[in-house]
Amino acid sequence: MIEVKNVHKKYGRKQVLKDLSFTAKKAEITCLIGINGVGKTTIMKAIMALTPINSGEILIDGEKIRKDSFEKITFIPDTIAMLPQMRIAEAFTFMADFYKCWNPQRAEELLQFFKLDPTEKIANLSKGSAAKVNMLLGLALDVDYLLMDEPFSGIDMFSREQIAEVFTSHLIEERGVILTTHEISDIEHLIDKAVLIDNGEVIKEFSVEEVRENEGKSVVDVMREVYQG
Ligand SMILES: Nc1ncnc2c1ncn2[C@@H]1O[C@H](COP(=O)(O)OP(=O)(O)OP(=O)(O)O)[C@@H](O)[C@H]1O
Repeated sequence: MIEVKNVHKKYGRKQVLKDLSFTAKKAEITCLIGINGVGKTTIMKAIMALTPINSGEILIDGEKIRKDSFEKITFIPDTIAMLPQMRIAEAFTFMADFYKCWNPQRAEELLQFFKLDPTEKIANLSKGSAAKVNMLLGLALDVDYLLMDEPFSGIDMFSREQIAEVFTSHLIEERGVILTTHEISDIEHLIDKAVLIDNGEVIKEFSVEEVRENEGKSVVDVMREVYQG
């Protein structure tokens, strides 16, 4: 489980995260929801220790993040981090050299799943294909937790559907996923838990299934109630 406990974070004088707490379990998809600038990306960076926090604590399976935690948890940013002149196959070699937990079989399977050509250069990929390669590079790591920042950003409906399909497939397996998205209605049926954030604070954390069954409400219904009053 990932536990974010009473985290405060400032950029300069600006308070971005205020006493923010939530948990995300293994084998569940947790979605961080909020308008632009509420601090979603900052939370992911804080979990990965890519940005320091001012106070609070973040635990991964009960432990603070360490150097070797990167074999256990990975962050898939919203843009591809590979050099543009690389071909997809070369990106695979790079990942295999860098990470002990790179799983070449899963990478191959994902390549087929997304119908990508390994000889294609990163620079020449369409936005949708670049998003798929980006996701593939993270999913092919044998980690327990995947953090994904806006995996559906700026891509067409069919590519979105294909990416969403991955979440219900064995390619995710028993791993824990934390993702952010503005395309909530597209993936609402895939999410286990929603964490609504406003102004750097968690304003509601709920099980999507429980709310659907007990109150007959969708995530979008809850968002309307919470954000629009
Ligand atoms: N490196 C930085 N230095 C200063 N301020 C920053 C930095 N990174 C983010 N911020 C500010 O922190 C706040 C939260 O940013 P963050 O990117 O976490 O929001 P977000 O919820 O992910 O937004 P979006 O939905 O647009 O991606 C914003 O006001 C942003 O301008």
